Amino acid sequence: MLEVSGITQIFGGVTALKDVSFSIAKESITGVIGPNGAGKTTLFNIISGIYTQTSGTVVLEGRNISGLPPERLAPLGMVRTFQNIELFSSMTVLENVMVGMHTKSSSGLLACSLKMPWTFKEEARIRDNAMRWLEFAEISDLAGTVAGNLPFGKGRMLEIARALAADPKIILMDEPAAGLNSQETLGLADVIKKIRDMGITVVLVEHDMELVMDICDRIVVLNLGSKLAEGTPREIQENGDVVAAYLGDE
Ligand SMILES: Nc1ncnc2c1ncn2[C@@H]1O[C@H](COP(=O)(O)OP(=O)(O)OP(=O)(O)O)[C@@H](O)[C@H]1O
Repeated sequence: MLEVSGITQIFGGVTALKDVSFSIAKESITGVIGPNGAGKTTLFNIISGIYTQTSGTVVLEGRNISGLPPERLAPLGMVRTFQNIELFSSMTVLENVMVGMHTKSSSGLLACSLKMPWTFKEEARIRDNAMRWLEFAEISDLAGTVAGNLPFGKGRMLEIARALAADPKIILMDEPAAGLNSQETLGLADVIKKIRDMGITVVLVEHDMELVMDICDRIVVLNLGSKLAEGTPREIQENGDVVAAYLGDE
């Protein structure tokens, strides 16, 4: 599904990533973990088109996507969420998801906002679809709430619903559990597993080890810019190098 090959990233004199390679299988959940400064965010920014790597390639379903910006990746089926949630705070929860879907609507955003007659049917279809994603993310009861008034945890679920509304094949999540309480984290785990079970590939950078070990099929461990280990949660937990890298971070 996704092949990361020989990624190196140098910022000025700092080597943030050094020859990192791994592959991600379709319809799996992969966690990217590692101590602070390991290079996780840099790797995510490269895969999602925010940075262009110094060298190496990223291939999505056989297509070299290296250097493509995020807006070119979404139509190819790759979306991402951010650690700092970015919502339209004065719009309702439902409208936030609908806006994400207008990129795919045949009527276009301008015609819809002018309420042209031919757009009503399209609008109703988009609204129904958006509502389904809110139900999926378990926040449909908040559809009419202004997004800026949402509690943090619900905002995170809205960001996920909005990303899914773009109909991705693969979703990258940057620290989805950051700022969530333990109850919310359990809800998030269920939603991420449901995303995988509906055939969407999930890649997440995450510090919450309990969550990572619970939901991931595979884990890639970075340390000091290099890949330290790769395997199932059990293999990673039993890997002495990984334990040592984390202890060194304490
Ligand atoms: N834009 C940048 N310019 C210069 N150096 C950078 C830049 N972004 C990251 N770095 C450096 O690259 C290294 C990897 O940083 P990165 O943020 O990718 O790590 P991380 O694993 O995401 O860390 P954390 O868990 O703390 O978020 C660090 O040494 C960091 O200081």
